[in-house]
Amino acid sequence: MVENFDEWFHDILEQADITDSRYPIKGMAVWRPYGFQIRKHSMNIIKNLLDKDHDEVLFPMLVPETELAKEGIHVKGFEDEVYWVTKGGQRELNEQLALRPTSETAIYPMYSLWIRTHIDLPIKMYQIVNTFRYETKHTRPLIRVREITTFKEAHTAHATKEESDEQVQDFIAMYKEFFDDLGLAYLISKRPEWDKFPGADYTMAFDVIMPNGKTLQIGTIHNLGQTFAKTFDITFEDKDGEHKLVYQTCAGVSDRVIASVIGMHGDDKGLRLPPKVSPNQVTIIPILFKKGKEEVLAKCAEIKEQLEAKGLRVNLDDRDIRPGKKFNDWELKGTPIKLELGPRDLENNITIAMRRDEEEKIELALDDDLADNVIKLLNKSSENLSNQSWTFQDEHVKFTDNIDEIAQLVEAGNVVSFRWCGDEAIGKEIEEKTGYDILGIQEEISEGKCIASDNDAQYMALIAKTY
Ligand SMILES: Nc1ncnc2c1ncn2[C@@H]1O[C@H](COS(=O)(=O)NC(=O)[C@@H](N)CS)[C@@H](O)[C@H]1O
Ligand SMILES: [Mg+2]
Repeated sequence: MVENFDEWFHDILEQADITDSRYPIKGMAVWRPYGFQIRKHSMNIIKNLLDKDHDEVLFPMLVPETELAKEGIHVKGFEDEVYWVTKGGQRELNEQLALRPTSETAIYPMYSLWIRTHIDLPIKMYQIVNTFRYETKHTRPLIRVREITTFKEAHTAHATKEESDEQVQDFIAMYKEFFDDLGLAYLISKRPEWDKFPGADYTMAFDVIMPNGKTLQIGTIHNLGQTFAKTFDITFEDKDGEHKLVYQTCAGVSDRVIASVIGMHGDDKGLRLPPKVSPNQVTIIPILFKKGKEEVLAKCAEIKEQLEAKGLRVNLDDRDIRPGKKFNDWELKGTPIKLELGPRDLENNITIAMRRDEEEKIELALDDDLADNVIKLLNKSSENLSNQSWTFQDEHVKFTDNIDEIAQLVEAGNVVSFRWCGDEAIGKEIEEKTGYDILGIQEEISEGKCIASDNDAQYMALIAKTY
C-alpha cells in the first residue's frame, strides 16, 4: 500500500489525468479525458444493471423552495447544504430555486401526478445527474465535493411495505454486483437511527475501507416508508377502490465509486485499473529501431485489430519517445495488460505480455489464440485485484469486547466490530468515548453483553474513522 494515501490520492488525480481541481470553485473539478473514460465505463456497469428493471429519466436541476421545504425532516437535513438561485438575469425571482442536493422533492410531485391506481405500480426510475451540496466539512476531489457530478439516484414506489423491503434487498444485490465488477471489497450495515437519510425509515449503506483505514460511504439505499407519500400526496386506488399511500425507496451512488476504484487498487507506481473500467484494456508498446521499424509497427497494428475484433479496448503507443517513458506512462495510468513487441519478438513470432496488477511477464505466441490468451490474463487480473481488496478488508476489521481498545485499533487503520445493545443513548456514548462513528449494525445476535452497558447485546456493530 502507498505511504501517505491522501497525498498520493490527490497527486494521482492530476498525474493520471483523471480530474483537474484547479477549476475556480472550491469543491468543483473538471473531468479530464482519461478520467472521464473511467467514469463512463464504471457508470455503464450500474446503468446496465438498473436498465433491467428501471426506467432512465431526467428531471430538472432546479427545485422550487415550496417543494423542497415540504418534507420537514428532509429539508432540515439539507438546509445547510442547499445552493439557491435567487435571480433570473437582472430580476429577483419571486421564489428562490434550489439546485437539487438530491431529487426526492423534484421527482415526487410528479410521482403524485403519474400514480393513480395499483396498475401504475411499481414505479422504478433512475437518473445519473449532477447534484449540489454546500459541504462545509473539508472538501476532497471525488470524495467530498460540492458538485456531485456522477450522482446515480434511483427512486421506486410500491403498493406494499413488503415490496419496498424487497426492493431494498434488490438494490443491495445490485450494488454487490456493481462493486464486485469494480473489484471493491465492501462492508454492508444498517445506519444507526441518528445517521440515516433525512426522511428515511432506515438506511442500508456500503462502506469501503480506504488504504488509510478511513471508511468511505460509497452507496446507500433508503427505505422511505410512507413519509414522502404523505408529504407529496402520492396515493393509488387499490383493487378494492381504496385510496392508499405508496411505500418508497431510493438508492444512490456518486463520484466516490471512482474514488474507491482509484484508491483501493492503486499502488506507488500509480493506478491499477480493473479491466472492466479501464479506458484501455491492452496497451501495445512497440520497441522501434531504425532497422525493422515498419515491420514492427505493421505487426502491432495487426495485433490491435485482432484484439479489437474480440471487443477489447486497445491502444497502440507509437509516440516517437523512448520505450521506458511509455512503460512508465501506462504503468501510472494503470492499463491492465501491456504487450511489448520488438524486432526480435517479431522474428520469434511472440510478444511479451505484462500484467499491471502484479509483476508478471509472459511470452504469448502471435497466433490465433492471442486474443483468448490476453482475455485470460485480463480475467486473472480482475480476480487478483478483487482478492487483494477482500484480503485487505478482512485484515482490517477487528473484533473487541473492550471499549478501551477501540481507539487504538481504529488509529491502527482498522474498522472495529463490537457487540451493542442498540440503545441510542449508549450508542452516542460509545461515539463520544471513542471519538469515532458507529457505521451501523450488521447482524442480530443473541449472546454476549453490550460493550458499553450491562444490557444483553442485540447486534454486532461496526465503528470506524470515516471520511
Ligand atoms: N459531498 C459528496 N461528495 C461525493 N459523494 C457524496 C457526497 N454526499 C453524498 N455522497 C454520496 O452520495 C450517496 C447518496 O447520497 S445520500 O444522501 O446518502 N442519499 C441520497 O441522496 C438518496 N436520495 C439516495 S439517491 C452517498 O451514499 C454518498 O456515497
Ligand atoms: Mg452529506
